[in-house]
Amino acid sequence: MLPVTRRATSALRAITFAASSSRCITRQPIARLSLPSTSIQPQYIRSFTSYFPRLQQYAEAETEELSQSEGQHEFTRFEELAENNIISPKVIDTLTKRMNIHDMTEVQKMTINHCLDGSDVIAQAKTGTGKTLAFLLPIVQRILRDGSLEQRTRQRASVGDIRALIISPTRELAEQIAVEAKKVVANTAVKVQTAVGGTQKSQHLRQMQFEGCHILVGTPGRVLDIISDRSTGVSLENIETFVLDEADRLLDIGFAPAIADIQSYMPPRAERNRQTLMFSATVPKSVVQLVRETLRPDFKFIRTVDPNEVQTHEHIPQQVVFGKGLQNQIPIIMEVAYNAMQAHKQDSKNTMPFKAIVYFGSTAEVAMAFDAFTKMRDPDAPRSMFQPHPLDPCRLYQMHGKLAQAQRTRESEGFRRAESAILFSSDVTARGMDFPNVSHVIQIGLPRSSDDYVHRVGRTGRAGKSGEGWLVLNNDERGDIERKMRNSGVDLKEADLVTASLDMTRAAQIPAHISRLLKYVEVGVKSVPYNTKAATYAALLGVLQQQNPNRRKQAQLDMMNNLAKYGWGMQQPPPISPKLAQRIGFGGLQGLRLEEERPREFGDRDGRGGDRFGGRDGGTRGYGGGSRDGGRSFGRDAPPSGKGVYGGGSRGSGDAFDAMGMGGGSSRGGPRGGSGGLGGRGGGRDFNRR
Ligand SMILES: Nc1ncnc2c1ncn2[C@@H]1O[C@H](COP(=O)(O)OP(=O)(O)OP(=O)(O)O)[C@@H](O)[C@H]1O
Repeated sequence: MLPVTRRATSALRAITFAASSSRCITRQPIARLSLPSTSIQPQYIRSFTSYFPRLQQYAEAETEELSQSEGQHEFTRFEELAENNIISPKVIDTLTKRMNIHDMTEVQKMTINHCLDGSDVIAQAKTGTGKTLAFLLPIVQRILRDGSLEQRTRQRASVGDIRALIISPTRELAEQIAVEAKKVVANTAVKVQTAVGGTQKSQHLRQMQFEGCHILVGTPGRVLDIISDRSTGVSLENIETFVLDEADRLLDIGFAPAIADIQSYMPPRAERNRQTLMFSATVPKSVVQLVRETLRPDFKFIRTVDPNEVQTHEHIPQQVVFGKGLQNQIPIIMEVAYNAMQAHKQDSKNTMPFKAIVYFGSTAEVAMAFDAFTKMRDPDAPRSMFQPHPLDPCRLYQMHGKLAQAQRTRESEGFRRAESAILFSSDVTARGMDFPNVSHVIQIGLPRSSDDYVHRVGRTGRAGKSGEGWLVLNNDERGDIERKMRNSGVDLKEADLVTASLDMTRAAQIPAHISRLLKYVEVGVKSVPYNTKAATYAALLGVLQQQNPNRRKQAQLDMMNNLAKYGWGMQQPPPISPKLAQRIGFGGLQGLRLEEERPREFGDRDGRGGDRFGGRDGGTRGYGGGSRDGGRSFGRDAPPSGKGVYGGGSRGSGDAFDAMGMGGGSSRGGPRGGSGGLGGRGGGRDFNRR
């Protein structure tokens, strides 16, 4: 008989109270595997104790053992779950010997027992704390308790014997959960399959029919598609566990009807007991209200994070940097990357290789930044297809919903494996994705909500590792971010970067290494096709309107036009469709160009527009252009002093990039005596797939 402690039991009462009153409490994580909650009806316990005799023992033990001293028989290691017949030794062996996972995290300690006893559970725990295993282990254990499974699976694979269905909001997350589940069941007869959009449905179905399926992991649309097609034979008649991972996101982005439809293919609960589990790092009260009807009235709301405490990890320093304009954003990313790579170079033992995810508010921005970064290189080095990328050995990837699924998979896998890399991403990777060793998360622009901020930051500092969060905003967004984060407890420290405070609209003196960074940026941005810039311009107008509804529209447009002119080197801002102008209420603003007005002189390679950076010699003066005395501003003449403008000391200064191996010599006169100039259009060689 296992004794439990008073604290464990009373804590469970608190959780039960929280669930039944919908008040968000349960302050402290309870670090022990403990009794089933007293709120479970005796009837209900009995039905489960036929499967789990130990639970009956716990129930009997409850009153008599309350006085046992604290800390006794507290399970903290997975091995103990096998030793005590709670989880199959086959599974625990895999965990400990193959996956090298031994100690349970708080959320695992707190939820495994409740999930095993059949309760409906909403679990909230910080990002990267092992929620996936927390729901996978009980699922697998429930399946394994059916001793005949192995024999039946050997005889005939079936798609009519699905015991658990796990729904996730994105394809990548579903695939990732399936990979983790396959690892966990490697030593058993349990079969895991996926059903995700964007992939060959028939191929997956054939595989499922051939191998059988006990755990199905998928996205709502594809799962519904498969189960509603009776001819597939896929059935949820035997379902025991239904999991909504990132439950709040699933409901937030309008999957609720699909999820309700999926549930309609499951037997009514009165006929067949079914457990529902919902896991996320953020569970707004509204979601608890929304899912009440889906869950049994005695569901457990388990939080290992106090709603009044910070929802991000203390070990992830989070900094906000306010840029002078939108045109400062790419230089800021570059400076963060440079600083981090330098730090790692100087102290590789104590700093991680630079591996970052950069989040943007729109697909167009992701595509544009990726394009600009892949095309960056040293303008002064001899032109050669073997010229290393300025950020070498950091590789570049992108991820957003407009990529074909095969490319999404390639990008995601490439980033996963890379030691040093940048992933430019939309919010498709913001939740649940477990890329190893991400050292930095850089968010560009105001996040939609503090929850979105928390999930994005959570891609770093996972499983106790270190990491940094960066938020890049505009100077006038201080009030907005304060308001957004007010109740999240997130502690953002303001940081200063040279590229943030730089006024890109005028000449300035700057350190040599920053000058060099800006030259790389210029080369990259210059090589981005006009159409991409125009699409990004239009998309950003919409995004900014949403993010900053209080900013004056004229100010918004002026910011955008500065970005086009000083950030992207365009002679004029690209025209937008009158329809878009009307939709966002920009009609009649000064400086707005509508599509009909497009002048012919714009023609560049695709005949659509000119480029302020001009051709080989930097056109109307760009960020540097290889001037002896340093660069030139984006559109202003160099000051008479002849001091470097965005390029001080570039001449043969042998700046830090050389030391880093981040490119050749500096501008003219540098070690390699580069010829300057980038060959205009030809300079746009795609250095992708780095
Ligand atoms: N007990 C454990 N000990 C060490 N590592 C663990 C443990 N449990 C899980 N992990 C590892 O921690 C990482 C994060 O786990 P997981 O992706 O499940 O986190 P999560 O809580 O679901 O995060 P998110 O909120 O971002 O979805 C994974 O690489 C996983 O293998």
